[in-house]
Amino acid sequence: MGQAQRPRAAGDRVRSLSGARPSPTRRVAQAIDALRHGWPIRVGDAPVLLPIETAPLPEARAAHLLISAARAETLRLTNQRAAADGHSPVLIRAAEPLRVAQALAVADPARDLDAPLKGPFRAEDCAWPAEAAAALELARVAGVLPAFLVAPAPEGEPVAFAVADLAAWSDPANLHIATRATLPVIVGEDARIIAFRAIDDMREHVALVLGEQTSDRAPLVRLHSECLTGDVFSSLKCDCGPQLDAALAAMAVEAAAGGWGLLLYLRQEGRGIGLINKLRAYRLQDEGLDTLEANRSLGLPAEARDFPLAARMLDLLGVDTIRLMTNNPAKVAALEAAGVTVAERVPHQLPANPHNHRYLETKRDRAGHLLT
Ligand SMILES: Nc1nc2c(ncn2[C@@H]2O[C@H](COP(=O)(O)OP(=O)(O)OP(=O)(O)O)[C@@H](O)[C@H]2O)c(=O)[nH]1
Ligand SMILES: [Zn+2]
Repeated sequence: MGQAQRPRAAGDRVRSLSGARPSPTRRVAQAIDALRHGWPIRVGDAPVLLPIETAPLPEARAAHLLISAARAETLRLTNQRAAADGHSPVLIRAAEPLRVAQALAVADPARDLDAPLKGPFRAEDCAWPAEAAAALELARVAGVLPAFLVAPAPEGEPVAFAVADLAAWSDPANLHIATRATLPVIVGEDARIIAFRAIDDMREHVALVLGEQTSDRAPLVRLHSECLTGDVFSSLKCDCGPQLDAALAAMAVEAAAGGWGLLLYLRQEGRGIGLINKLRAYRLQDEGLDTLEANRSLGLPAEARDFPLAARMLDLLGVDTIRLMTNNPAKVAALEAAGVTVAERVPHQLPANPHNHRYLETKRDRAGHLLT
């Protein structure tokens, strides 16, 4: 591998025009923005990376591509052992430099059927695994395909961040309450809504409270992850819509009985892979993959939600013990690991329909959900 592939000594040479150093969270926000625009990024001292999905530079070329092990496995470009951890980065070397349009066939499984790969390709060890993993993680956060041209020509003007910046950006302590208001809703006319903001993160999470908040009674809580298709269009492909309605109804019953209910609406669409990647996963499901295989084929984790963020919301609301409506033991474990006491798991199973039948079976059989 050439000199450009090797990281130089760790160091952070990021400077803004004024000469001041941007904060770690700001560097990550700018890098997320860059991926959405298709601008290149530089992680630490690793080579410049150009996001293949969004790159507006059709002339850019590179002989190396960065993808995840899961995607490489789907393309049969790596062995089973390397792919065991789907998150780990894999460098792919093409026989000759590829243009963005050619690289898209590697990045996007929707093209698996109609665009033959311009091989041969070879999987190579990556000399900068932490930087590569951070880039893949950032692509997931930005909601773009986790695939990059490595050291593209032309290089463009990369936006720089450091590996450690990601932890600073996702620190739950960045979250604070932005405002509160009353919000009469069908299940409770005296409901209240509380909105949260996080430093250098555009996602606005909210909490809905039904009933009087008391410290002597653990609230009935639902963590609802955003699902545009289920929440707005009542999609039959998942169980999100009915679960949301049933959670609000149960909270109202709780409030009427002198208790209180709390719904956290988390802006972590598609279990954290974003709307467009979730819809790509749906397209793969149309072709026969299940919900977990589809994420893997995209090179994305099956589960990428940030539950410490939900724990922080509870903390900001003064809640340390909850009764949680869920069928997912991993949610309970994640909240407990983040310091929340889950006094009770309240089952939250809704009737299946012909369209979400297989989805629910996959959750039960492959993701450990407590469904009958
Ligand atoms: N990536 C992906 N996300 C999906 C799919 N179907 C639904 N989702 C997302 O899954 C999330 C909903 O999961 P939840 O119902 O909150 O949680 P859960 O893990 O199923 O556990 P419960 O609390 O038992 O419902 C939402 O963000 C949906 O957008 C899918 O096929 N692929
Ligand atoms: Zn859904």
